[in-house]
Formats: sequence, C-alpha cells, structure tokens
Amino acid sequence: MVKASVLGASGGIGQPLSLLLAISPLVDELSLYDVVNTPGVGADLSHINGTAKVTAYLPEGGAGLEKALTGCDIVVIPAGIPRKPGMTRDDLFKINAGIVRDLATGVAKYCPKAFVLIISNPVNSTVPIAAEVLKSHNVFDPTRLFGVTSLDVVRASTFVADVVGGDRTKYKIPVVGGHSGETIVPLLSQISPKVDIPADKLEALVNRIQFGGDEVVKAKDGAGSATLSMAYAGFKFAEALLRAGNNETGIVEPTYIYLPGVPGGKEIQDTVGGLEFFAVPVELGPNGAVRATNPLVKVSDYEEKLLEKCYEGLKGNIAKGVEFIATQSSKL
Ligand SMILES: NC(=O)C1=CN([C@@H]2O[C@H](COP(=O)(O)OP(=O)(O)OC[C@H]3O[C@@H](n4cnc5c(N)ncnc54)[C@H](O)[C@@H]3O)[C@@H](O)[C@H]2O)C=CC1
Ligand SMILES: O=C([O-])CC(=O)C(=O)O
Repeated sequence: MVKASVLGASGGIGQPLSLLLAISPLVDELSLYDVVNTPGVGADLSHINGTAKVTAYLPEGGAGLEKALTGCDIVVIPAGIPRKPGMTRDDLFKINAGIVRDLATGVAKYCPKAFVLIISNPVNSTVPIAAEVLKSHNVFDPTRLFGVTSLDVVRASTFVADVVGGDRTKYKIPVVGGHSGETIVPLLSQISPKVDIPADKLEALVNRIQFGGDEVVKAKDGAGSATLSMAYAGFKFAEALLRAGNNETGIVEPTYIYLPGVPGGKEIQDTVGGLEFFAVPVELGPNGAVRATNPLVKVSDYEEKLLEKCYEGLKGNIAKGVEFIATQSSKL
C-alpha cells in the first residue's frame, strides 16, 4: 500500500501532478491538500477508474493536514506562489518560506518517515528550511528529503536536441548545483549519448538551460510560471522513487540533497566549497537516497567557471533558509 500526498494540490502544478499520480499504478491512495478548492479537484479526480483512491482535504484548522499526511509514504510539495515577469525565485522567499515551514512541520508530526519532495521555490532555500524544521523535531533523515530539480534535467535534454538534433528523449545530462539561474549548472561535457555541441552554440545553450524558467514566465505574461512541464518532471522524480521502492535497481536521478547525510555526499561537499545542499545525480533505493555520485571530478574549464558562480549564489540561498528557521522556534 503506497499513500502519496500532494500539498498545494489545487494549483497550476498541483492539479496535473495529482492527475499523473492518480493514474499511476504505483500509487494506492492519493490525498490532496490545499488551502482552497480541494473538494472540487478531489471529486473530479476520484471519478477516474485508476488504482488510486483519491481523498481531499482543506485545512479544517489543522485537522485537514493531519488527515492528508497520516500514513503517507511520499509527500510532494508544490504549495506556494509562482513568479511574475521581473521577479527572481528568491523574491518568492517572503511568502513561500512560511508555507514550506508549516507544511514541513506537518510532515514532521504526521508522517516523519515519508519521502519529501520539495517543488516550492526558491528550492535552493526551501529545502534547507524543510531540513531545519525536520531537525528541530528530531526526525530529519537526509536520505528522504529531495529538492526537485528534474525540470532542469528535462529542459537540458530538450534544448540540447534543439541544437544538435537527435532523439530528445534519449539525452542524459547531469545538471548540478541548485535551481535558479546561475546556480543551475548543466555538465554538457558529460552528456550521454556523446554529441559534439558546436563551440559557438555552447554558451547560449547553457544560458537557455539556466534561464529556461524565465521563458515560460515571460510567455505566461503574469499568469504564473511552468506548471505542465513541472508536473511532468515532478511526477518523473516521484515515479523514480516509487519504482526504487519496488526494488527496481539502477535508478539514478539528479536531485538537491543534504550532502553530509547521504553516502558519497561528504566527498562532494569537499569539492563544492563546503556547501551542505547541492544537486547531483543520486542513486535511489527502497529507503530513498542510496548514494550521491560525483560528476564534478571531470568537468571542463568552462564548467569550472560556471561552478564557481553557482557556489557563490547557493551559499547565500542556503544560509537564508537556515537563518529563517533559526528565528521561528515558536512556529514549529
Ligand atoms: N522546482 C521547480 O522546478 C519548480 C518550482 N515551481 C514552484 O512551484 C510553486 C507552485 O507553482 P504553481 O503551482 O504554478 O502555483 P499556483 O499558485 O498555481 O499553485 C500553488 C498552490 O499552493 C496553494 N497553497 C498556498 N499556500 C498553501 C498552504 N499553506 N498549504 C497548502 N497549499 C497552499 C495555493 O492555494 C495554490 O493552489 C511556486 O513556488 C513555483 O515557483 C514552479 C515550477 C518549477
Ligand atoms: O521559473 C520559475 O519561477 C519556475 C521554475 O522554477 C522553473 O520553471 O524552473
């Protein structure tokens, strides 16, 4: 029996992501939670003759979150406001930090052993926030907390194929670092299958992967950011974890993790200037992260320069999340 929950289920990401989970044969029960509209979204999804039983909750003064989370094996969190043109992901911190704090508190209380997948931006800071909340409740297991960076990986393969052609479903590119602008570092020198990216196209390609989110924000023109591609990418990551949970082996996905707590992570931490959180390809197993792999040992000179900028940006983003929770003890 696998129970999954989506927190922020009525939103632009939450609805299509819930649809994908509701029709997945890997999910037996899907609980939807949001501050608005879950009765409608839940009634709608519950008519699908898939394997998952769908339940839906509003806050109900705290009881709704408890019911949504109790017994959960996997919790996906896309709750929070999205960007409008002219905003950075960091501009979302003010509102989304408190939302992630409260939802992570719910996880700590009602399903402390669940896998937790954070989509809410700024991911670079919201994952440290969730980690600090779980730590404060003495239930932090770093092998079960994941910042979802899969959309960067999805975009990387699509945009590479736009430049060099070939089957875009086949390109695998380790995208490391964080999830905003220059903290997103695609290691195109390690693309598989190997392709030659023309030198005069490299910089624009890297820039497109780093700022792909801006393309959607601009095109939506005030109506939000990526939702459908994010639901696809978020589901892909959740599905990878559920497949690993079914003892499927050899599953490796890039994700933003707490390096010191995942096997293989300390060695990576030493190469990234001591940063505690960083996205790398991670091998997944029935209990979550099994091993962080280190693609940083063979980067090009150009990628080394990108990484320097990434470290600088991430350092501040991580500290901001950790410091926020240090001031919130009464709210945890
Ligand atoms: N990690 C990634 O790659 C990506 C992350 N995002 C982020 O995902 C977040 C959600 O984006 P959208 O779905 O487009 O926004 P949206 O505004 O359409 O949906 C957000 C939902 O969260 C709900 N919500 C707000 N406070 C809540 C709370 N305390 N508890 C439960 N639900 C709550 C809202 O009612 C709304 O239904 C944004 O922060 C966005 O920046 C978006 C795209 C990619
Ligand atoms: O750009 C945004 O704000 C949403 C996001 O994280 C993405 O699309 O990668």
